Amino acid sequence: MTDPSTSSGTGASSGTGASWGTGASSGTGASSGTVVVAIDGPAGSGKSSVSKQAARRLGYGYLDTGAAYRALAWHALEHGVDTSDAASVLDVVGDFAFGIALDPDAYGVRVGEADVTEAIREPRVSDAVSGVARVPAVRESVNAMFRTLVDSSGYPGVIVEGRDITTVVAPDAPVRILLTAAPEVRAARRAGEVSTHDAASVAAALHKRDAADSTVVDFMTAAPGVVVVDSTDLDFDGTVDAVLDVVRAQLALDAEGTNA
Ligand SMILES: Nc1ncnc2c1ncn2[C@@H]1O[C@H](COP(=O)(O)OP(=O)(O)O)[C@@H](O)[C@H]1O
Ligand SMILES: Nc1ccn([C@@H]2O[C@H](COP(=O)(O)OP(=O)(O)O)[C@@H](O)[C@H]2O)c(=O)n1
Repeated sequence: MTDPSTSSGTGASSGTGASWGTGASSGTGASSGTVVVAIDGPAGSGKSSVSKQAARRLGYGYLDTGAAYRALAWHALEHGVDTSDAASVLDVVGDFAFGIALDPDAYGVRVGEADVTEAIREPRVSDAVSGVARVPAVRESVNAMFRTLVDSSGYPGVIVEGRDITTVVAPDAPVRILLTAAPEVRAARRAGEVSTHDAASVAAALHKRDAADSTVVDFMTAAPGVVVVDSTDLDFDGTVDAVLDVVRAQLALDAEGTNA
C-alpha cells in the first residue's frame, strides 16, 4: 500500500519545507519546484474523487489532507480520547505516525502499522474529526507534514485538497480552486456512498460537520485569486474537465508571469 517514502510523522516533519506556499510567488508554490494545485471546498463537493482523477490525467500526485485529520481522529478514538477536548487531542499527537500514498492509483492511509484507509470513513470518525481539526496546534503540525510530503513526493506536481489549502497551506500556489456544489446535491452524493445510514441522517451529519468546520476555516467563499468550480449541474467527468481547464489556464498565465 503506502511507500515508506510517503510516510510522515508530525514530529519528524517540522522544520522542513517551511517556505512552501508562504514565500514569494515562485511559479510552483513549493520550495522543491513541485507544482501545487490547491483545491478547497465543503464535504461532498467532489474534492477527493475529482482531484484523484485530475491527478491521473496530469501525471501528478494527489494529497488528501482530510485523510490526515481523519486518521488523527481515528488514532485519538483508539486511545479512548475525548476528541472534543483539545488538551487530550494534543496528548496523542506525539505518537501519531501518519502515512499516505500520493499515487492516485494506489491510494492508502495508515497510522503506524495499521491500514486505516477504510476505517477513517466510518461515521464515528466523521463525527469526531471536526473536534480534532479545530485545535490550532494540530493544524500547524499537520500543515508542516503536508509540506514535507509534497516537497519529497517526486512528482512534477501534486493536487492538494482540503479546507484551507488555497488560503493557509498554499496561498501562493499557481492554481487555486474552490470546488462547490449545492448543499442538497452534496448530501445526496454522500448518502449514495454510505449504505449503513439513511439519507436524512447522512445529510444531517454532513451539514453539522460543515457548520463545525466553517467556524475554523471559511471554505464557502473564494479568497481573492481563487477560481470557483461549481459542480452542482456537472456530472463527474464534466467536473474533472472543468478543473483541468482551470489548471491549464492558470499554469499558462503563470508561465507568462501574469498570474499574480
Ligand atoms: N460532479 C459530480 N457528479 C456526480 N457525483 C460526483 C461528482 N463529484 C463527485 N461525485 C461523487 O460524490 C461523492 C462525494 O465526492 P467526494 O470526492 O468524496 O467529495 P469530497 O471529497 O468533497 O467530500 C463521491 O461518490 C463521488 O464519486
Ligand atoms: N485541509 C483540511 C482538510 C480537512 N479538514 C478536516 O477534516 C475533515 C475531513 O475532511 P475530508 O476532506 O475527508 O471530508 P469530506 O469533505 O471528504 O467529507 C473535515 O470535516 C475537516 O474537519 C480540515 O480541517 N482541513
